[in-house]
Amino acid sequence: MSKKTIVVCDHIHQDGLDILANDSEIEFINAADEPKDKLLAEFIPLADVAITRSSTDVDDAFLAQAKKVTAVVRAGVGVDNVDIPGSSKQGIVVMNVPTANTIAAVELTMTHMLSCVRTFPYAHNNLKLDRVWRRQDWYGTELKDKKLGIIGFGNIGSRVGKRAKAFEMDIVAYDPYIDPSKATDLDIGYTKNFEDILACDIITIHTPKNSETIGMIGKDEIAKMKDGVILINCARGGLYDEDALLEGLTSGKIAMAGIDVFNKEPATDHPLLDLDNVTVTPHLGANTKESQKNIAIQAAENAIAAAKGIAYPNALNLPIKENELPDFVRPYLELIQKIGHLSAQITKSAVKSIKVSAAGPVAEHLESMGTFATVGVLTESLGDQINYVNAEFVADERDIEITKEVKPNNSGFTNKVGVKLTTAAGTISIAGTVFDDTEQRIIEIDDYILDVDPKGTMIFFRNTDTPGVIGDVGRIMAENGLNISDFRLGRDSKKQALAVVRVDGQVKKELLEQLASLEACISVAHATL
Ligand SMILES: NC(=O)C1=CN([C@@H]2O[C@H](COP(=O)(O)OP(=O)(O)OC[C@H]3O[C@@H](n4cnc5c(N)ncnc54)[C@H](O)[C@@H]3O)[C@@H](O)[C@H]2O)C=CC1
Ligand SMILES: O=C(O)CCC(=O)C(=O)O
Repeated sequence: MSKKTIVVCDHIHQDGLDILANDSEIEFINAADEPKDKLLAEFIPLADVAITRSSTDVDDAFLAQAKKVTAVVRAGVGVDNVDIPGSSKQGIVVMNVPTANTIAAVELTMTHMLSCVRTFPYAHNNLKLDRVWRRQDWYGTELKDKKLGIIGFGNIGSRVGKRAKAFEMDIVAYDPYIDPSKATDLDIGYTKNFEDILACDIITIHTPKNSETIGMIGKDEIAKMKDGVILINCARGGLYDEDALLEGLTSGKIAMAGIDVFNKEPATDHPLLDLDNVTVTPHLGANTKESQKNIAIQAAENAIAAAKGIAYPNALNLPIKENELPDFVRPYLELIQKIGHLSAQITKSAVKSIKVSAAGPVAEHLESMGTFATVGVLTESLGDQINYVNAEFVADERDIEITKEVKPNNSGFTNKVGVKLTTAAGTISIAGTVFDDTEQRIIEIDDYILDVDPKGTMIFFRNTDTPGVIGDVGRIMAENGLNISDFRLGRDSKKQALAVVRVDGQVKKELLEQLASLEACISVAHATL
């Protein structure tokens, strides 16, 4: 097998680089020191997997060069600089490393908070750079008893809360997407009313950057805040509207701001840097040795797993979250993909629509069923180009309608899944179930009730139900030197029958022609899974 290439686009810890260098099945290129135009022009086209940090945007320019790329590993949490829909269209799995830098970001937030209340960098510079000893100039305030508002109470926000508790602060969390007990169990207040946050002495934000959170704190919100409020942002530039922040800091409405992140980075020319009531750092939230080491190791291991096609840990655009999938569902996903693939092979014609159905508890996973069935159907025409990430995008581009339906569970089976495929040549419906947790079976093809193990090479022979047909089919197989390993028969009420014949060898065109020439034959097709 040829080696897979992993390109490291930004600086990561040496331990991660060592893991990549020591894997004999991986070709590894460290392009972290290359200028971005050279990275895109020369290295990204070689990559099977790319490791990025916040300095490399996965945007149109990146994706245009990422012809071979199957996965991008963002060595950090925030993926606001990764075009996830664009990546999905190209079949690129986007993964992040969600918790390895949590503590680093939490501690930097506390650093900014403490630095703001004690104007720490200004006192420090006054003594160190100006050699001035004027204790009367540097009176700060205390965190104790101050009201802290935390926007976004996830990994980082909640841990900031815990640390702020140790400083005896009075804390309130705003995060509509969590169970309030996540805050109240820590003896931290929880509010659904954003105004409660605006009434705080210190506000810190820890949400992702997205259309809902950009500019979440703007001019109007700042106007409602206490005079002398302190704002901290160690999440993403732009969550606080930067013009409004600037205005508030200049007018004195905002006493201090602790800022690690900017709308546009690097930000060496930003007007915030001219003010003397800000503490600033150049996006250092993740910059501790511990965090960088952990992130690099996890990013390298995950990139290798993805390059080898073994696993996609923390994938953000896959239809299923591996760790959340109940065991009983996996064989159904596999089965519905096989059913999709079978349907496309039997009909062998331009696909118009894919209708996916499920009955029983498995129907809770209908969305994933739809993706797996679509992969199965499109694999017939697109082979390796189709995967779980791009399947529905590709179907949409080809005007293939995908519908999903939960059916009443009246089949007698605990679960039943099915695909109705409509093509230019007609329609086929195939349904299946799983016995004993693992045994996949096709139980219906159109109106025929069957019991077929969907594997190997199969011939689907539909005929008028007259005597001698099975004998003729057997004879033709024997004449063509094909061994029959399984033979299943279904009959319908219209005096027609369907035989599904599993054979050991390859099905040749001549054999199919001979079967088609039998008088009783209505149709013949073959498929291999
Ligand atoms: N400065 C730096 O170097 C670093 C910055 N970050 C940033 O911090 C952010 C948060 O990281 P984590 O806590 O690990 O993520 P997380 O996913 O654990 O937490 C984010 C929280 O924000 C909440 N949220 C989402 N939309 C919201 C809204 N409209 N209002 C209120 N809450 C909302 C979510 O429910 C979630 O609980 C990341 O998205 C990343 O952008 C993360 C690590 C380092
Ligand atoms: O080190 C980085 O790339 C920035 C870390 C960060 O902002 C994140 O993980 O979201």
